[in-house]
Amino acid sequence: MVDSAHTLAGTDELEAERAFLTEARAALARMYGDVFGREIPVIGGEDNDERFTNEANQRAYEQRTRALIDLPDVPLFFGRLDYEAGAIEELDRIYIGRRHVHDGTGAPLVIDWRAPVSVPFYRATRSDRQQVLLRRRYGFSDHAELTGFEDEPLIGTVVADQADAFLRAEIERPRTGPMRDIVATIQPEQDDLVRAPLHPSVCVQGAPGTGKTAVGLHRVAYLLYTERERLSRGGVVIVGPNRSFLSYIRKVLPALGEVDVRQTTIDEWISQAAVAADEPEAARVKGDARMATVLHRALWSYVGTPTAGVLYSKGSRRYRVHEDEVREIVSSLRESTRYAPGRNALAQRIAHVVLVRMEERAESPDDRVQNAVARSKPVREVQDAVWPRVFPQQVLHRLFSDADFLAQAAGDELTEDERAALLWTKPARSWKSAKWSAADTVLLDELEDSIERSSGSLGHLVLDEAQDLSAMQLRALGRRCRTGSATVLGDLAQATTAWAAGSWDRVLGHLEKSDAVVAELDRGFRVPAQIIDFAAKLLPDIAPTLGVPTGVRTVEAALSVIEADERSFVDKLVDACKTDLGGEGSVALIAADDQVSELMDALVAAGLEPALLGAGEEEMDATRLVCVPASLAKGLEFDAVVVAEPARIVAAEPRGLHRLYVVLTRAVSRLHIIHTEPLPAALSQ
Ligand SMILES: Nc1ncnc2c1ncn2[C@@H]1O[C@H](COP(=O)(O)OP(=O)(O)OP(=O)(O)O)[C@@H](O)[C@H]1O
Repeated sequence: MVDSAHTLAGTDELEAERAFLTEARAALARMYGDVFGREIPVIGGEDNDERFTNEANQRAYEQRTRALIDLPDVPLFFGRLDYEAGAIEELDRIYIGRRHVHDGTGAPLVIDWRAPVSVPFYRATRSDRQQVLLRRRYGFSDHAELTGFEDEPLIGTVVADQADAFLRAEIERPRTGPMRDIVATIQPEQDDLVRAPLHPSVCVQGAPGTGKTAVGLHRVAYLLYTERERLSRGGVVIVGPNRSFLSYIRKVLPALGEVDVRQTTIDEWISQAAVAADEPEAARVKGDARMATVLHRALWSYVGTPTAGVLYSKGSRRYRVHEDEVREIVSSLRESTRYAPGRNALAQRIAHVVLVRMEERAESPDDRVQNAVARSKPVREVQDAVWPRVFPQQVLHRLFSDADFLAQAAGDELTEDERAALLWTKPARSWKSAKWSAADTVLLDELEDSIERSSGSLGHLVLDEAQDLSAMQLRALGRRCRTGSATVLGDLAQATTAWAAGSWDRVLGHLEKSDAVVAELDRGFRVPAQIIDFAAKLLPDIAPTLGVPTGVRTVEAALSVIEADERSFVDKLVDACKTDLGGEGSVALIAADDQVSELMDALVAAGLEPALLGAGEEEMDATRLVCVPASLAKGLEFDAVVVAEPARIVAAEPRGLHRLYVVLTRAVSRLHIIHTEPLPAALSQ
C-alpha cells in the first residue's frame, strides 16, 4: 500500500500487473455472484436440531458472502513470490493477498496470506531462500489502484535493502482514521507469533509500537483460517482497554476478511451493571487475588451445622434421619462441590437415607420417590436452615456492610486498613438496592461461579493491554475460556492501574494459562529511535527489569522539547499543532485529563477544528486533529503528537510516570513536548 513504490522494470510490466489485478477482481466478483445466487438448503421440520442446522447454514452463507465482497480501498493482493521451477505444484509464481481468489476453472489467482505456501513471503531470506527466487511487493493508492512495485531478489547481488525501505514507507504512510493491517510487512519475529498454534496460549511482552496489537489481530485472522471449525463453536473475543481503542482497531479484522469477531472492553463484558465508583484503595483491594479467598470463605460461611434431624412421614409411617447423619452428609459435601449443587445434593442425600429406611421395611421406592422426598417440606426446612439459597449480591452486600462478617471472612488475608477501605460508609438497606462498582461486579462474577459453575467454552481470548488487568478480572476472563486458549499482550512498563498484577507469571496464573509460551518483542516500529531513547529514560524508574527497546528507524527532527512560560504556553501548543497540520497525517494534542478541555478551547479559539477523543465513537475518522486525555492514549498512535505539560500528567495519578511513558510513545514521526513546569528528573538528564 505504498504510494511511492517505484517500478524497477518497465511500464509494460506494471501494465501486466494491473491487468492481472483486473482479472483477479473480476474473478472475485464471479465468486461472489456464485455464492450470492446460491439457494441455501432448508431442512423441513421445527425441532431443535433442524432449526439449529438451518440457522448454521444461513450464518455460514452470510459469512461467506460478506467475506467475498470486494472492499473498494483494500487491495486484492500485496505481494508475489517467484519460486524455483517445480518448487510448488505447477505454479512457479504466487500472488499473495488477504483472501483466496480462483478463476472459473478453480485455479488459484491469489493465495491467502495465511496459507502455508505464503509463509516464505514473510520468512524467506537470502541465507534461507526456501526455494524463492524473488519477492515482489506492490504499492497501491488509497483506492486500491496499483501504483508500482518493488522487487527483492533472493539470489544474485544485493542492490539495496528494498525490504527495509518498503517497511519504512509502510510505517510512515500518513494515518487517516483507524488502525490499518500490516499484512504486507509482518516481520519474521511477529510472524512466529501470528502463526503459533492455537494451543498453548501465547503471552507477548513488548515495548510500545513493537506490534503487539497488530500481532494479536493478525493472529486471530490466522487462527480463524486454520481452526475455523473449532473456533466457530466457542467463538473468539478480543478484549481492549476502552471504547476509543476498540473503535481504533475495528477495521483491521474486516480488512483481513474476518467480520464475526467480538471486540469488547472488560467493563462492557462483565461489568455492564456498574453504577457506583470506588475510591482508589478500595478498587485496588477489590482487584487483589486475596479477595478470591475472602469471597470463598464468606460464601461457605452460609453453610451451618445441623441442629436437628429430619422426620419424614408418609401416611402413618415415619422415617427418621438423625442429626448426626445430616451432619455427616453436610461435612462430606462441604466445599467438595460448588455451593448450589452442594445444596441440591444435601436434599438428595437426606432423601436417599429415607429411601434406605423404606427399603429396610421391605418397601420398594424408586427414583421418583427419592425426588419427592427431597422436595418435601421437612427436608426443605433442614436444607434451608443448614444450606440456604444465596445470591452473590447478598453475600457481597453483607461483606461490605457488616464489619464483623468481613473480619471473619478476611481472616489474615486483609489488613485492618484494607478492610476499612472495603466497608461502605452508607450501606444500602438491602442487597437488592445496592449500587455496584465495576470492581464489585467482577467480585459478583466470582461468587456466581462459586455458587454455580459458569460455562467457560470460549474458543480463544485475546487480551490487549493485559498488564492493566486485576487478578480478579483475569480470573473472570480465564473462567470464560477454561478449555480455550488465550493471546495475552501487554507491556509491564505501561501498567497504569493500582491493581496491575506486576508480572506475566502472575497474570497467566490468575488466568489459569500458566502453560502459555512467553515471548518478547523489542524492535519498535512505530516510534522513531530518538523518541524511544528519550522515553526509555523513564524505564529505570518504572520497570527496571525490562530491557530497553530499540527503534528500527530514525526520523529527522523527530523530537523537540520546548520550554515555555505561562504566557507563551498556549501559543506554543497552537503553533506546534499548526506546524504538524501543515504536513500530512494525524495529529494529537495529549494532556492531563483535567487540562485537556481547556486546551481544546484554546485550539478552537485559534481557529483550529479539533475533536475530543472519547466524546463520541469515531473521532479519529472524522478529523486530523484530536485532543486526547492522557488516560485514553494507551494503544493509540498518531503521525505527530504534541504533549502538553508532562509534570501535570505525572502528578494526576499514583502511576503517573507510567502514564507519561505511554503518552510519549504514541508518535510515528514527530513528538513535541511543551512545558512550563520542570520535566521529571529522569527526562531532564
Ligand atoms: N510489521 C509491521 N509493518 C508495518 N508497520 C508496523 C509493523 N509492526 C508494527 N508496525 C507499526 O507500528 C504500529 C504499532 O503497532 P501496535 O499498535 O500493534 O504496537 P503495540 O506493541 O501494540 O504498541 P503499544 O504498546 O503502544 O500499544 C502499527 O500501527 C504500525 O504502524
